[in-house]
Amino acid sequence: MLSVEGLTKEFGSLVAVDDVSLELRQGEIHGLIGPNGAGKTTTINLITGELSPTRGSVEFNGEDIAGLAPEQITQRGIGRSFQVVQYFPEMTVRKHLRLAVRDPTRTVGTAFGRREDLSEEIERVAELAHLGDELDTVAKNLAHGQQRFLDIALTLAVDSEVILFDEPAAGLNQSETDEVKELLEELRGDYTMLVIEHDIDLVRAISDRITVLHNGAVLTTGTPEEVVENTDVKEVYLGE
Ligand SMILES: Nc1ncnc2c1ncn2[C@@H]1O[C@H](COP(=O)(O)OP(=O)(O)OP(=O)(O)O)[C@@H](O)[C@H]1O
Repeated sequence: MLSVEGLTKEFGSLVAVDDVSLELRQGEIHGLIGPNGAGKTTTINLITGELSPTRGSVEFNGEDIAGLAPEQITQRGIGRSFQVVQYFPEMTVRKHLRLAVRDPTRTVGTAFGRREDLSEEIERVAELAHLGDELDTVAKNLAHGQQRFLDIALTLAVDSEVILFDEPAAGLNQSETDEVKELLEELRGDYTMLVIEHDIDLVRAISDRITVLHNGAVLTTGTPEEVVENTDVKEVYLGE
Protein backbone atom coordinates (compact mmCIF):
# COMPACT_ATOMS: atom_id res chain seq x y z
CA MET A 1 0.00 0.00 0.00
CA LEU A 2 2.52 2.66 1.09
CA SER A 3 6.15 1.81 0.83
CA VAL A 4 9.15 4.01 1.44
CA GLU A 5 12.48 2.94 -0.09
CA GLY A 6 15.89 4.42 0.57
CA LEU A 7 14.38 7.75 1.62
CA THR A 8 17.05 10.33 2.36
CA LYS A 9 16.87 14.02 3.25
CA GLU A 10 19.96 16.12 3.63
CA PHE A 11 19.91 19.64 5.04
CA GLY A 12 23.37 20.85 4.04
CA SER A 13 25.77 18.47 5.74
CA LEU A 14 23.10 17.09 8.12
CA VAL A 15 21.48 13.84 7.04
CA ALA A 16 18.11 14.18 8.77
CA VAL A 17 16.64 11.06 7.14
CA ASP A 18 19.19 8.46 6.14
CA ASP A 19 18.23 5.70 3.70
CA VAL A 20 14.92 4.92 5.44
CA SER A 21 12.82 2.05 4.15
CA LEU A 22 9.50 1.14 5.70
CA GLU A 23 6.26 -0.38 4.60
CA LEU A 24 2.78 0.38 5.81
CA ARG A 25 0.52 -2.62 5.51
CA GLN A 26 -3.12 -2.13 4.68
CA GLY A 27 -5.12 -1.38 7.84
CA GLU A 28 -2.25 -1.46 10.30
CA ILE A 29 -1.29 1.03 12.97
CA HIS A 30 2.44 1.57 12.58
CA GLY A 31 4.27 3.41 15.34
CA LEU A 32 7.25 5.62 14.47
CA ILE A 33 9.43 6.33 17.47
CA GLY A 34 12.92 7.54 18.26
CA PRO A 35 14.73 10.14 20.33
CA ASN A 36 14.42 13.87 19.66
CA GLY A 37 15.92 14.75 16.28
CA ALA A 38 15.79 11.14 15.04
CA GLY A 39 14.07 12.21 11.82
CA LYS A 40 10.45 11.25 12.52
CA THR A 41 8.74 14.50 11.51
CA THR A 42 11.04 14.90 8.50
CA THR A 43 10.04 11.41 7.35
CA ILE A 44 6.36 12.36 7.54
CA ASN A 45 7.07 15.64 5.75
CA LEU A 46 8.72 13.69 2.94
CA ILE A 47 5.70 11.39 2.62
CA THR A 48 3.20 14.28 2.56
CA GLY A 49 5.19 16.36 0.07
CA GLU A 50 6.00 19.18 2.51
CA LEU A 51 9.63 18.33 1.72
CA SER A 52 11.21 16.76 -1.36
CA PRO A 53 13.60 13.90 -0.74
CA THR A 54 17.27 14.16 -1.65
CA ARG A 55 17.00 10.51 -2.71
CA GLY A 56 14.58 7.63 -2.45
CA SER A 57 11.01 6.78 -3.35
CA VAL A 58 7.59 6.81 -1.73
CA GLU A 59 5.30 4.38 -3.50
CA PHE A 60 1.58 4.58 -2.84
CA ASN A 61 -0.83 2.20 -4.55
CA GLY A 62 1.71 1.53 -7.26
CA GLU A 63 2.70 5.13 -7.97
CA ASP A 64 5.89 6.94 -6.95
CA ILE A 65 4.57 10.04 -5.22
CA ALA A 66 7.92 11.37 -3.90
CA GLY A 67 8.30 15.02 -4.81
CA LEU A 68 4.61 15.62 -5.70
CA ALA A 69 2.98 18.72 -4.20
CA PRO A 70 1.17 18.28 -0.85
CA GLU A 71 -2.28 18.88 -2.43
CA GLN A 72 -1.63 16.16 -5.00
CA ILE A 73 -0.63 13.75 -2.25
CA THR A 74 -3.69 14.63 -0.15
CA GLN A 75 -5.88 14.05 -3.21
CA ARG A 76 -4.44 10.56 -3.60
CA GLY A 77 -5.63 9.71 -0.08
CA ILE A 78 -2.79 10.45 2.31
CA GLY A 79 -3.91 12.70 5.16
CA ARG A 80 -2.03 14.17 8.05
CA SER A 81 -2.86 15.26 11.53
CA PHE A 82 -0.69 18.00 13.00
CA GLN A 83 0.93 18.36 16.40
CA VAL A 84 -0.30 21.93 16.62
CA VAL A 85 -3.95 22.05 15.64
CA GLN A 86 -4.83 24.57 12.97
CA TYR A 87 -8.41 25.82 12.99
CA PHE A 88 -10.54 28.92 12.67
CA PRO A 89 -11.39 29.92 16.28
CA GLU A 90 -14.79 31.45 15.50
CA MET A 91 -15.98 28.76 13.12
CA THR A 92 -18.17 25.85 14.21
CA VAL A 93 -17.17 22.22 13.92
CA ARG A 94 -19.92 21.78 11.31
CA LYS A 95 -18.53 24.60 9.17
CA HIS A 96 -15.00 23.22 9.40
CA LEU A 97 -16.24 19.84 8.26
CA ARG A 98 -18.41 21.35 5.55
CA LEU A 99 -15.32 22.91 4.03
CA ALA A 100 -13.28 19.73 4.38
CA VAL A 101 -15.68 16.92 3.49
CA ARG A 102 -14.91 15.67 0.07
CA ASP A 103 -17.75 16.11 -2.34
CA PRO A 104 -18.56 12.50 -3.29
CA THR A 105 -19.32 13.50 -6.87
CA ARG A 106 -16.05 15.45 -6.97
CA THR A 107 -17.93 18.39 -8.48
CA VAL A 108 -18.14 21.85 -7.03
CA GLY A 109 -21.78 22.63 -6.34
CA THR A 110 -23.36 25.79 -5.04
CA ALA A 111 -22.82 26.54 -1.37
CA PHE A 112 -26.45 25.62 -0.73
CA GLY A 113 -26.27 22.38 -2.69
CA ARG A 114 -23.06 21.41 -0.98
CA ARG A 115 -24.57 22.04 2.43
CA GLU A 116 -27.66 19.96 1.72
CA ASP A 117 -25.81 17.09 0.12
CA LEU A 118 -23.11 16.70 2.67
CA SER A 119 -24.89 17.00 6.02
CA GLU A 120 -25.11 13.25 6.49
CA GLU A 121 -21.42 12.82 5.76
CA ILE A 122 -20.55 15.71 8.10
CA GLU A 123 -22.49 14.04 10.90
CA ARG A 124 -20.90 10.67 10.19
CA VAL A 125 -17.38 12.11 10.37
CA ALA A 126 -18.19 14.10 13.53
CA GLU A 127 -19.50 10.94 15.23
CA LEU A 128 -16.42 9.01 14.16
CA ALA A 129 -14.16 11.69 15.66
CA HIS A 130 -16.11 11.90 18.95
CA LEU A 131 -17.52 15.32 18.03
CA GLY A 132 -21.11 14.33 17.33
CA ASP A 133 -22.39 16.56 20.15
CA GLU A 134 -20.18 19.51 19.23
CA LEU A 135 -21.23 20.22 15.66
CA ASP A 136 -22.48 23.70 16.54
CA THR A 137 -19.64 24.60 18.92
CA VAL A 138 -17.12 27.15 17.67
CA ALA A 139 -13.60 25.74 17.62
CA LYS A 140 -12.16 28.04 20.28
CA ASN A 141 -14.76 26.75 22.79
CA LEU A 142 -13.85 23.10 22.32
CA ALA A 143 -11.89 21.45 25.12
CA HIS A 144 -8.19 21.00 24.38
CA GLY A 145 -8.57 17.31 23.57
CA GLN A 146 -11.58 17.99 21.38
CA GLN A 147 -9.53 20.44 19.32
CA ARG A 148 -7.20 17.55 18.55
CA PHE A 149 -10.24 15.50 17.51
CA LEU A 150 -11.28 18.33 15.20
CA ASP A 151 -7.94 18.06 13.48
CA ILE A 152 -8.39 14.29 13.16
CA ALA A 153 -11.95 14.83 11.90
CA LEU A 154 -10.67 17.11 9.14
CA THR A 155 -8.29 14.37 8.02
CA LEU A 156 -11.14 11.84 8.02
CA ALA A 157 -13.35 14.27 6.11
CA VAL A 158 -11.04 14.45 3.12
CA ASP A 159 -11.46 10.72 2.69
CA SER A 160 -7.91 9.66 3.48
CA GLU A 161 -6.83 6.05 3.13
CA VAL A 162 -3.62 6.61 5.03
CA ILE A 163 -3.37 8.95 8.02
CA LEU A 164 -0.06 10.19 9.36
CA PHE A 165 -0.31 11.33 12.97
CA ASP A 166 2.38 13.58 14.41
CA GLU A 167 2.14 13.11 18.17
CA PRO A 168 -1.65 12.88 18.50
CA ALA A 169 -1.43 12.84 22.31
CA ALA A 170 1.09 15.68 22.71
CA GLY A 171 0.02 18.07 25.45
CA LEU A 172 -3.06 16.06 26.39
CA ASN A 173 -3.90 14.89 29.90
CA GLN A 174 -4.36 11.21 30.74
CA SER A 175 -8.09 11.01 30.10
CA GLU A 176 -7.72 12.89 26.79
CA THR A 177 -4.84 10.57 25.86
CA ASP A 178 -7.06 7.58 26.65
CA GLU A 179 -9.72 8.99 24.35
CA VAL A 180 -7.18 9.45 21.53
CA LYS A 181 -6.19 5.82 22.05
CA GLU A 182 -9.83 4.75 21.91
CA LEU A 183 -10.35 6.75 18.72
CA LEU A 184 -7.30 5.24 17.01
CA GLU A 185 -8.53 1.77 18.00
CA GLU A 186 -11.92 2.55 16.49
CA LEU A 187 -10.28 3.61 13.22
CA ARG A 188 -8.09 0.50 13.11
CA GLY A 189 -8.64 -1.56 10.00
CA ASP A 190 -10.55 1.15 8.14
CA TYR A 191 -7.47 3.34 7.76
CA THR A 192 -3.77 2.68 7.54
CA MET A 193 -2.02 4.79 10.15
CA LEU A 194 1.52 5.91 10.87
CA VAL A 195 1.76 7.37 14.36
CA ILE A 196 4.69 9.38 15.73
CA GLU A 197 4.34 9.43 19.47
CA HIS A 198 6.58 10.04 22.46
CA ASP A 199 4.14 8.35 24.85
CA ILE A 200 5.65 4.87 24.66
CA ASP A 201 2.82 3.24 26.59
CA LEU A 202 0.37 4.57 24.03
CA VAL A 203 2.52 3.47 21.09
CA ARG A 204 2.99 -0.01 22.52
CA ALA A 205 -0.70 -0.37 23.22
CA ILE A 206 -1.97 0.65 19.79
CA SER A 207 0.72 -0.36 17.29
CA ASP A 208 0.69 -3.52 15.25
CA ARG A 209 4.32 -2.80 14.35
CA ILE A 210 6.81 -0.14 15.35
CA THR A 211 9.75 1.36 13.47
CA VAL A 212 12.51 2.92 15.57
CA LEU A 213 14.57 5.72 14.04
CA HIS A 214 17.94 6.82 15.37
CA ASN A 215 20.12 9.51 13.80
CA GLY A 216 17.86 9.50 10.75
CA ALA A 217 18.20 5.77 10.09
CA VAL A 218 15.97 2.79 10.84
CA LEU A 219 17.25 0.91 13.85
CA THR A 220 14.63 -1.81 13.70
CA THR A 221 11.04 -2.59 12.76
CA GLY A 222 8.97 -5.18 14.58
CA THR A 223 6.04 -5.91 16.82
CA PRO A 224 5.92 -3.89 20.06
CA GLU A 225 7.23 -6.93 21.96
CA GLU A 226 10.15 -7.40 19.55
CA VAL A 227 11.03 -3.72 19.64
CA VAL A 228 11.12 -3.36 23.43
CA GLU A 229 13.27 -6.47 23.69
CA ASN A 230 15.71 -5.30 20.98
CA THR A 231 19.15 -4.68 22.47
CA ASP A 232 19.99 -1.78 20.12
CA VAL A 233 16.72 -0.09 21.01
CA LYS A 234 17.37 -0.50 24.72
CA GLU A 235 20.84 0.96 24.28
CA VAL A 236 20.18 4.01 22.15
CA TYR A 237 16.57 4.75 22.86
CA LEU A 238 15.78 3.69 26.37
CA GLY A 239 19.30 4.49 27.59
CA GLU A 240 19.81 1.07 29.15
N1 LIG B 1 14.18 22.47 7.72
C1 LIG B 1 15.25 22.00 8.35
N2 LIG B 1 16.47 22.55 8.16
C2 LIG B 1 17.56 22.06 8.77
N3 LIG B 1 17.55 21.03 9.65
C3 LIG B 1 16.36 20.45 9.90
C4 LIG B 1 15.15 20.91 9.28
N4 LIG B 1 14.12 20.14 9.74
C5 LIG B 1 14.66 19.26 10.60
N5 LIG B 1 16.00 19.46 10.70
C6 LIG B 1 16.93 18.65 11.51
O1 LIG B 1 16.77 17.31 11.11
C7 LIG B 1 16.89 16.44 12.23
C8 LIG B 1 15.64 15.59 12.33
O2 LIG B 1 14.56 16.42 12.77
P1 LIG B 1 13.08 15.89 12.97
O3 LIG B 1 12.24 17.06 13.34
O4 LIG B 1 12.66 15.09 11.79
O5 LIG B 1 13.26 14.91 14.20
P2 LIG B 1 12.14 14.23 15.10
O6 LIG B 1 12.54 12.80 15.25
O7 LIG B 1 10.80 14.50 14.56
O8 LIG B 1 12.38 14.99 16.49
P3 LIG B 1 11.34 15.43 17.65
O9 LIG B 1 10.96 14.16 18.34
O10 LIG B 1 12.16 16.30 18.49
O11 LIG B 1 10.19 16.12 16.99
C9 LIG B 1 17.15 17.32 13.45
O12 LIG B 1 18.53 17.38 13.67
C10 LIG B 1 16.61 18.67 13.00
O13 LIG B 1 17.28 19.72 13.66
